[in-house]
Amino acid sequence: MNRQIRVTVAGAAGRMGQEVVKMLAEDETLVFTGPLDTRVSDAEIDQQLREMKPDVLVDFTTPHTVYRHMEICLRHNIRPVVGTTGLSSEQLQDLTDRYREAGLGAIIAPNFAIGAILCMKFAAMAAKYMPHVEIIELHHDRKLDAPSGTALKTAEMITAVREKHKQGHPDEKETIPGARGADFDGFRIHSVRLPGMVAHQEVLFGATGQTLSIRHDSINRESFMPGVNMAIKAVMNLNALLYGLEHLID
Ligand SMILES: NC(=O)C1=CN([C@@H]2O[C@H](COP(=O)(O)OP(=O)(O)OC[C@H]3O[C@@H](n4cnc5c(N)ncnc54)[C@H](OP(=O)(O)O)[C@@H]3O)[C@@H](O)[C@H]2O)C=CC1
Ligand SMILES: O=C(O)C1=N[C@H](C(=O)O)C[C@H](O)C1
Repeated sequence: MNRQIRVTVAGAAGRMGQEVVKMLAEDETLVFTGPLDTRVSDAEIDQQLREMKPDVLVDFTTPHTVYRHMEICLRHNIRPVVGTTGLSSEQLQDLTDRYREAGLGAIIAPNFAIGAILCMKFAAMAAKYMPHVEIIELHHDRKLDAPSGTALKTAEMITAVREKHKQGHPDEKETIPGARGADFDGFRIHSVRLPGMVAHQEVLFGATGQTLSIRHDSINRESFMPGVNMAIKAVMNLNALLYGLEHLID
């Protein structure tokens, strides 16, 4: 048997972190070395990592902490698997460059659920033929970032193939600011936050006399675990940062 992969988790007590710890316990090829707490001095972080000797850090924390966690990984030669959303495009570019220079594997995936990846891919397929599109993402009301990382990634994939144009009436006027949602390259993203929701997204297309809706629903957080498991194993064979799980399933 190959050597087991040693995994530490930042955010282990959170909604996603708890699921990750359960998933690690169920896979005998993975070892949970313990949680990583970064709300301490650099010396104490270094001490935790020296003791745990992880190969991989799984990060489900907050948009405010994840960039620093990826820097810690670079310093310690640990491969990050990041689900935390809310990194800016500048931060993402900077990390991509630094991981490439270091020759270190890393995965940042805005969504680990296979259905969400398919939703993004189907939306990009449709946008080529139906360029009038709006994204509605719906999440629980504890979510910090808006729009969701999934909606942003979907919008990027749509933009890569969609004939660029500004949608809606040219003289459109919002009587309440924000009524039309956020503008992304000429089309709109709408964010709903409600208790009772987990993670949902609908991509709506319109054309003369017809509409198309592509919808994905994560009804619990177990839905993300096969993707996290796959990413932990895949990151061991990478030597640069990969953004989006779709690159692993083609
Ligand atoms: N890519 C994907 O498939 C998915 C991504 N997500 C993303 O994952 C992230 C986490 O989501 P969720 O689990 O719901 O959030 P939670 O708020 O439930 O969990 C976040 C956890 O991070 C902890 N934390 C915050 N700062 C630190 C730190 N410096 N060191 C260690 N732990 C820290 C928090 O601790 P405390 O409570 O003590 O503050 C908390 O336990 C979000 O960005 C969300 O968007 C969520 C679902 C799927
Ligand atoms: O905060 C969440 O819950 C989720 N965040 C990710 C995102 O921002 O897209 C993934 C999933 O939608 C759940």
